[in-house]
Amino acid sequence: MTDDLSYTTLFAAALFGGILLYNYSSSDRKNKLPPGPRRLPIIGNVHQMPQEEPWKVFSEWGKKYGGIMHVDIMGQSLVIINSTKIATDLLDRRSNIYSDRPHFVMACDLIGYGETFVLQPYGDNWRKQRRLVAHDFGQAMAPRYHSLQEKEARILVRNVLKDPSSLVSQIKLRIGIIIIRVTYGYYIQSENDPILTTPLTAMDNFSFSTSPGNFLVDFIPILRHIPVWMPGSGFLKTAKEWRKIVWDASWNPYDWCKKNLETGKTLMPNLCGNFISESCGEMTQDEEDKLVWAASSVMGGGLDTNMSSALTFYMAMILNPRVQAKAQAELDAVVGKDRLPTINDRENLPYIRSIIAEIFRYSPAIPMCIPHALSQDDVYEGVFLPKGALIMPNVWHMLHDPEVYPNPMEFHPERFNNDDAEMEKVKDLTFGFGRRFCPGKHFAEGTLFAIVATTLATCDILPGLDENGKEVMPKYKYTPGTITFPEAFPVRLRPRSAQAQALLAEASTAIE
Ligand code: HEM
Repeated sequence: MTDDLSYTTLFAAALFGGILLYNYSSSDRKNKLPPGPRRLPIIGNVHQMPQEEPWKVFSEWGKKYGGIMHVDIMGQSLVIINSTKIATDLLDRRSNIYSDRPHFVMACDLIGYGETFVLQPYGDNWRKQRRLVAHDFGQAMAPRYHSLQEKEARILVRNVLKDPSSLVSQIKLRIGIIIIRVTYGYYIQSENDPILTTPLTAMDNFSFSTSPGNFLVDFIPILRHIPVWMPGSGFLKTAKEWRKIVWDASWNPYDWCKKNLETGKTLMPNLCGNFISESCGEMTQDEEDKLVWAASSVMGGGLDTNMSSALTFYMAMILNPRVQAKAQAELDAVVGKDRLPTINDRENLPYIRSIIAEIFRYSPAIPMCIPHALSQDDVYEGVFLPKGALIMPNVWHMLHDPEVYPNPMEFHPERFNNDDAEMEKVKDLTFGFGRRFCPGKHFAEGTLFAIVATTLATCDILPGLDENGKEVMPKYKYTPGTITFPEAFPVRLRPRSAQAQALLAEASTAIE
């Protein structure tokens, strides 16, 4: 919870304002809710909500309460699901009522993320925006962008070889270049380019403001009307600043794309450029708004998630030299040493595919998914699930269940036995559920494959060194928020050969 509005303020607001949204009756209905930690009057379980790596805490809670748990935040029901079966029974099989999104007052109304289809309620506006994106990023269209993904992966590895301390900034830049190029036809100039830095900030803010429990106003909506001079109103100032960031992140690249279609600077094909061209200047304001916010969702959806998975890759490789060596042997045997791997080689590289599936399993970038919301009362195996409940599938737990994935904390690509159906089971969880399933999955896999295969074909990935020249091993520790990243760790890349380095240099200077 943010400092500016503490739990004490919450009590005061709730008690003195007479705005108790919470009905703490012990009716039969409430008795049939899924089990969960004991609630206190008014605040429910607020005081027990974990601040760090909540997916691990909920995983522990599951041992006591089972595969489906109920948590109460100021009267708002949170249903946390640890069981894959229950998650698929509800979110996939009953997707007609489990595809809504929670209405975050802070994120949606006050900051403005409500315009993006990621947070749109399940309905017509969401459907139209999603259709725009699903077409452009579906499996059939994904190959259009392979050469771009490969080229940026080559430049990424070349640059990190030169300066290993640039790993994080290079990953941000190269993944940013890819997603902004395919969304708006704009090629980012540098890591300080506002067309990149503004969306990155918007994504940090998205991740924070959509983690349930970070803003009290989400649970006491009337607080949005408190005067700005009152103590505890700091969130209103934050919302105003963050709103401008979302707006700029969404409209500036779109306006650039539109304007430069005429000058010819807009690189085609790209999501917005395609639609603007096809509409021949006849787009209504409503259609244009939908396109802008759909594009903004794509950019947001494709930035931090892919970055997180790429960083997990480097971390896992430092910790597992055996896996690296095996992957390099596969690449040498299948691709050879005279060229770099391409995304088309993927079908002949089962061990690299297994590494990618294992990245998604070991550390899903969105470990608790993006919360869904239940649009009508439901009953599942005798437990009552109330309309409006936030449904939070604990994907991290499902992918670390030792019954399904023995020794889950080990990075062990062999666990899939080269079986793509087993790998898909992981992706079916990492990329979400039902009608909200990630529309960027194929595209994301292409980017990650290009980075993984290029790095392993050309370099050994080694631990970074501290000031005394001692190796520093990364720790398996992730940042809080809806989208999570491994905590910073140093890395070194060592070229596997002069030939590998020459191939990288050659590929990264080729014109797109
Ligand atoms: C490693 C990469 C990625 C991961 C792990 C990932 C994961 C997810 C997850 C878990 C969701 C929520 C699904 C749900 O609510 O059930 C989601 C939604 C979404 N993703 Fe991705 N994603 C990735 C990359 C991408 C890319 C590259 C794009 C864009 C091309 C994208 C665009 C979106 C959009 C627009 C949504 C919202 C869907 C909706 O609400 O209907 N994602 N993603």
